[in-house]
Amino acid sequence: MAQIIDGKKMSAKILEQVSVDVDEFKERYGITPGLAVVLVGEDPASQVYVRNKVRRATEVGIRSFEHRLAANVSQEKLDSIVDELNRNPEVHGILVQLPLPANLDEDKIVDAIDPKKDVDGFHSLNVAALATGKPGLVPCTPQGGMTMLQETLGDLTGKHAVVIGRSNIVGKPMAALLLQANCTVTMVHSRTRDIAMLCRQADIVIAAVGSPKLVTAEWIKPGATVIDVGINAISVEGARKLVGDVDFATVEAVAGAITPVPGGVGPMTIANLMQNTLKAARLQQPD
Ligand SMILES: NC(=O)C1=CN([C@@H]2O[C@H](COP(=O)(O)OP(=O)(O)OC[C@H]3O[C@@H](n4cnc5c(N)ncnc54)[C@H](OP(=O)(O)O)[C@@H]3O)[C@@H](O)[C@H]2O)C=CC1
Ligand SMILES: Nc1nc(=O)c2c([nH]1)NC[C@@H]1CN(c3ccc(C(=O)N[C@@H](CCC(=O)O)C(=O)O)cc3)C=[N+]21
Repeated sequence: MAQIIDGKKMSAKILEQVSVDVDEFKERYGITPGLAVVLVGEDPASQVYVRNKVRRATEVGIRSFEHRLAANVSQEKLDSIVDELNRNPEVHGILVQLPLPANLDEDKIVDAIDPKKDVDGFHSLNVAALATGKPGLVPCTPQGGMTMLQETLGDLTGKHAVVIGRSNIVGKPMAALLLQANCTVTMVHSRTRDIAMLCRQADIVIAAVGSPKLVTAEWIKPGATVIDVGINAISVEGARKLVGDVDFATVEAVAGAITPVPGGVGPMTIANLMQNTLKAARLQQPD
């Protein structure tokens, strides 16, 4: 039976520290860190995440600004909102919830955010910083996965990590962080031949696909550590249930350690978002 890596507990510890650091920041600068969340459209899952983010922000003493826009909002309108947030000195972090409706240019919006306020770490300059090992704002979900790995395994040097999925928001930055931590990294995706064979060689498997229960016990080397990033809503006997990309029930029997869904990477993402907001607020102070 695998060790369950408790993202709820781990994220609570991070949030406690952020709360202390926010108090210190307020005392030093006389400023309250602020996070703006922009949500376009009515996607129910996105609304849940945004609500969670706002709640956590309040808990750690970060002020939040919510912008809810209709799904048919124009690119110009969205651009002008981002521009306004860039110039608002009370806003230190800006998150535009993705994906955006198809008529909007996601890359353009992300690159319109002031890189110092880019708490998602999606701006081209922050992507370049991560790729070249320079300081910058690091994407929250991959950072959450790394913390879980390091707390569970300690030093990751020499470990073989297989990352399933190559998106800009999870897979690629995850691979960059693992590489930085001296792992040997294999990236697999929808065009990869024999994913199961590659995964079976891994000491660490990161699943970031968006396909319910794709990863089964046959893919996992006994004792390996499994980080399940997937968040998939499925219907079980008419009730909505969240499952990951990993078939938890079978994989738990072979893995050495595994993250659950819910209660795994999700809460870590939100904790890191708060940490990034404070980091961004510091970056914007003169000294
Ligand atoms: N816990 C959290 O905080 C977060 C969770 N998520 C969740 O993580 C999951 C991934 O998100 P995201 O990266 O944005 O998703 P994307 O849809 O952007 O990317 C999915 C990736 O998986 C690959 N893929 C699809 N099907 C297969 C397959 N059968 N075998 C191997 N690879 C496959 C795709 O390959 P290709 O490139 O070839 O198309 C792609 O690279 C989702 O469930 C999402 O909800 C996302 C963000 C935060
Ligand atoms: N610009 C941008 N940044 C993001 O970071 C971003 C995004 N867009 N779009 C959507 C994805 C998804 N995401 C999650 C965050 C927290 C949970 C989370 O806390 N999940 C809880 C369960 C929540 C529930 O019950 O639905 C858990 O796993 O325990 C999940 C998913 C951030 N994302």
